[in-house]
Amino acid sequence: HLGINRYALYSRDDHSIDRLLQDMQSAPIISAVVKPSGHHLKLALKLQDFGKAMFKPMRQERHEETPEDFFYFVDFQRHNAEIASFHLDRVLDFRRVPPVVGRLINVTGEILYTTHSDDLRSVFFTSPANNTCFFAKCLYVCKTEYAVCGHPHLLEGSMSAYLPGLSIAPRISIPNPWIRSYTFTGREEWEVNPAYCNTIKGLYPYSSGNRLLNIIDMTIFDFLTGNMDRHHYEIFTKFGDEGFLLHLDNARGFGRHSHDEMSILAPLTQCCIIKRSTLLRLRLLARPEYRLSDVMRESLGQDPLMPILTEPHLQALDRRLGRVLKAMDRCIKKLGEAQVVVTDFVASSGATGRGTRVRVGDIQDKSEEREEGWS
Ligand SMILES: Nc1ncnc2c1ncn2[C@@H]1O[C@H](COP(=O)(O)OP(=O)(O)OP(=O)(O)O)[C@@H](O)[C@H]1O
Ligand SMILES: [Mn+2]
Repeated sequence: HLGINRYALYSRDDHSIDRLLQDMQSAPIISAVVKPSGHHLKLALKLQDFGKAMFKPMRQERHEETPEDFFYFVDFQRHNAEIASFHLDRVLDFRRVPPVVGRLINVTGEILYTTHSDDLRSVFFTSPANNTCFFAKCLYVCKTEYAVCGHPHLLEGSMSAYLPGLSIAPRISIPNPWIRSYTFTGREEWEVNPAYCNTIKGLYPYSSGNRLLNIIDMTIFDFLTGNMDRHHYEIFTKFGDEGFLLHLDNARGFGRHSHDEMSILAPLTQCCIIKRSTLLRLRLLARPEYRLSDVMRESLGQDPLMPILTEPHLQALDRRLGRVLKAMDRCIKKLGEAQVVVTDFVASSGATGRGTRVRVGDIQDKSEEREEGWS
């Protein structure tokens, strides 16, 4: 936590990350609670050294593709997508995803017998096949919720290192300007207005500094994984408007390897700007000796639950990277490199006099959220 700065969650040569991954996958679990937020069953686990991790259970086999008639907002959460996204984020040199590792958990011995939470204990049951299962009492949209089961006790999942508590490091959650309509028929302005980026560029906090460039980084990251569910992003308030964007919640990536969802790239194709450092990194990862799929295969090979991604998903990364670079080429051809490729900190363009699109009411101050108690 002490290594977090305004640019990233950890530094490139931080040796404690490997230790952290190792601890999260092997340290004894001393307590568990259901993390109350949201649609999906996830647990907050406390480890013997008082470290905390968020556990997302396996919901989908690695070889399964999301059915093409599924809307993104009813798609499964994938524990392997959380793991692969951490590795991809690190390979891209962003370092904006908290470290994630896979872990095989004995739900009986490590959760049922360790939890001090009656709520959690009360939702355990034995299935007809004699597997130990549990479900969550969810807050809303309960039809997407169902039980997860061990085989008969063991369950795969992802362990995501906890960020510092909200009282020490407050964060706010901000709606993505390219948010999707979470209805069957709705259309958002960015989908119908090709000049949408000009509007955004005029509005605080996208009108100055590197916030828009950070959004573009997030866009590229999400396009590579195929994640259409980036409705909000979070930032630490400590670093002000120039702080990096946290890439939390990547569980809806890697759903379909056979499809590239070009609409995810809209911020990039509409704004035609990119950080120089990002573009250089992407070009490096397109070279045969540093091919993205090869680097990812090697990186993911370190995870105890390997293979994390099937070969078709790794190949899709190369194909999508090619598509990002092609889109950049088109932008450069149209507008010239000087306008498209930006050094990482753009000079402030000054006050615009226009109001903000992000209304204060939309911004959820995370520090007001109840911190999960361990008492
Ligand atoms: N590693 C982490 N450490 C601390 N808090 C986290 C971490 N990852 C996520 N969170 C917080 O928990 C919330 C829920 O996590 P996440 O979005 O991954 O799960 P979800 O099942 O999609 O839940 P929701 O429906 O609430 O979005 C996030 O909005 C974020 O504020
Ligand atoms: Mn979420």
